[in-house]
Amino acid sequence: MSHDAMLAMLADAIAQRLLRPLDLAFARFIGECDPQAEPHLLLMAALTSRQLGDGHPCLDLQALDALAEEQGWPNAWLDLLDTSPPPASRLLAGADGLPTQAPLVLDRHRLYLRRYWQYECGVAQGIIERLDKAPSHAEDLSDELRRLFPPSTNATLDWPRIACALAARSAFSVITGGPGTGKTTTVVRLLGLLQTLHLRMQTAQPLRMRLAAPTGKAAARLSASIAKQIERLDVTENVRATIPLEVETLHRLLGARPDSRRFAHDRQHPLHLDVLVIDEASMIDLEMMAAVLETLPPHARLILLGDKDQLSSVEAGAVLGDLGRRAEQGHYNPTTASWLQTASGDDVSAFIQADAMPLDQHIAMLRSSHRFGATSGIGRLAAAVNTGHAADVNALLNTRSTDIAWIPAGVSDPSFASIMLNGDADRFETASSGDAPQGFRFYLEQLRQLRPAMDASDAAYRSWAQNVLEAFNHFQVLCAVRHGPSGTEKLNRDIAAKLLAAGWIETDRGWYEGRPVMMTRNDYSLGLMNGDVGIALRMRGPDGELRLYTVFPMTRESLFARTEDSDAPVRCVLPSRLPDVETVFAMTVHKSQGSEFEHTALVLPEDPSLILTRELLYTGITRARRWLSLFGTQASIEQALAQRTRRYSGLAERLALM
Ligand SMILES: Nc1ncnc2c1ncn2[C@@H]1O[C@H](COP(=O)(O)OP(=O)(O)OP(=O)(O)O)[C@@H](O)[C@H]1O
Repeated sequence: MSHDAMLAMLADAIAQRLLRPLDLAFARFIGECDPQAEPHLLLMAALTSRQLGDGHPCLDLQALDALAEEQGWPNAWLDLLDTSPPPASRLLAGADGLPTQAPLVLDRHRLYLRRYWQYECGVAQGIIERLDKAPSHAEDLSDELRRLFPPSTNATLDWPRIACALAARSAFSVITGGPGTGKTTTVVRLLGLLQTLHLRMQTAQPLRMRLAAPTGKAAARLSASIAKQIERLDVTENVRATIPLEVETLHRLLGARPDSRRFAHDRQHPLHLDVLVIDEASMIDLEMMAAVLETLPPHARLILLGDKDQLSSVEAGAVLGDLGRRAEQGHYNPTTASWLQTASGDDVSAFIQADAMPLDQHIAMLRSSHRFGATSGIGRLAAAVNTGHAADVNALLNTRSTDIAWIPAGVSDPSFASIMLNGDADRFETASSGDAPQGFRFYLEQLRQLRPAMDASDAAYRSWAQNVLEAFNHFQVLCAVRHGPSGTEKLNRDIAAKLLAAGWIETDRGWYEGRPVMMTRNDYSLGLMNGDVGIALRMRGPDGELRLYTVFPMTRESLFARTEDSDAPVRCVLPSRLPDVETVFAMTVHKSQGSEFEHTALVLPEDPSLILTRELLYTGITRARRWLSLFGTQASIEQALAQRTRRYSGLAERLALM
């Protein structure tokens, strides 16, 4: 087969949506650089590029059959790939990365674009270097650990204390756990412990500690949660004052620059810090993690917090998932177990495994949720989904409960309208607390009822806007998909039409008061990040006139943009300055990562979809703090339970081998 014939075949595949134009362009580039290259190297190049679109940093040559099935490849591709190993070419480097100019790298059975191979090697190297740093002595930590985590009468292991001890032991650690399992509480105590011990040494300079999260929303949530925890922390005022309250986005931390992939900080310009905590680490993709590790000074500690069972990052890689694969069983070695016994008094001998690896010694999983008590339907449903037990999931959904309503007919059921508008408390067993789930009427009512008088002060308008934004957070519709009858695009149109018909909004086209919008890209000049949510409200302009602005919560990012009064609780942007937003009565589960809502309506597609996986269902369910309305047929739920999100990556193997 000639290059031209191969490229023509790949061009056909674009029409069938099997490849992206970008993938073909890369194959063509390979062909142009090496006219002697075997044609099937062009196919491999296109497929390696295509994998990135599905979140896989590499083309796993041992998983071709599974990929072919998932991605619907024609048999001819498999025949070409199966029969021949990757052909030698000066464009294909080996596992040593040589020749350095080659754009493709074959490392064991994985084919990478060089850039992603470098990211993966960089992440593995950065982590391994930190594992080797001299561990703290157990005796040094013991008193502080016992003070910060007083012994409980409960016979079960104190996982937060174990996690804190392991994180204090070395320069790299992962604390994973579901919602409300105490990750923030643990890390605040950890920061208190590290600083207390540090300040006891003669070097009186306090540790420089910084906190970050992948999105503005996640950063704001962690900020609020840290503030509460610090108040209760049992440390000296000196120490308390050094624990940061501000959480910044990773982009801001690294010094993102508009229109550039490069950050202001890199290996030559490292971050000035001693301890870095990153929350919602499941959302960090491989490229971002490589950038973080590259910019960390060699002595600095890195602590990752997150839920390993959530959906992976939108971009390629599944770093937290790869790191946390073995967390459930602990996989500690006898040295760690004995170290923990001395440091924290915890006996993890039941979690010793013969195949323990160095990385396992740095990972702890928190196991009991303080948010969802033992009787919480949402907590139990999330756990059952995680294990994939369809019978348990069915039993929970079929039992009337205080916090879950299941609507098996999906969004075509008339109840969608009443749940979306009012929350429909009758669908839930009445809880003793007496308060009830809300729908969109709640924030629209606040918008109307609390609206300040025409001549009210700017401060009154801003405080009203803040209330409306907070009220909007009570309820959110989440969809698995964007397109189709149960996708965000249609539901956003339907919901707006219903709110218009019910008289809650003045139009459902263009900009109208009450329109909730989400940023679809980062805008550094405005200090608004992809995923930030604002609401259009009539606010007072600088000339004193009332006009429609989009109001966003004030975040640390907005302060950097320095466009407004930094003490204001909200910031106002003219809609004309926001070309990249979409209406967000309904958002995808992917976009909802890092956010939580009191009441979540989770909508599953009726038709089989590859997107519908166990991780997606789990992530959607756990966005609900108190009430979950689940719209989905039994078949769609079972499909989600049966399908796993799989990311082909060499990171776990690389960490095990290094
Ligand atoms: N050991 C504990 N005993 C009782 N309550 C606790 C304990 N640890 C944490 N909590 C409470 O449980 C709630 C959740 O804790 P925390 O915010 O630390 O969890 P998280 O895992 O960070 O949650 P999120 O899923 O929101 O990230 C908080 O209100 C916290 O005060």
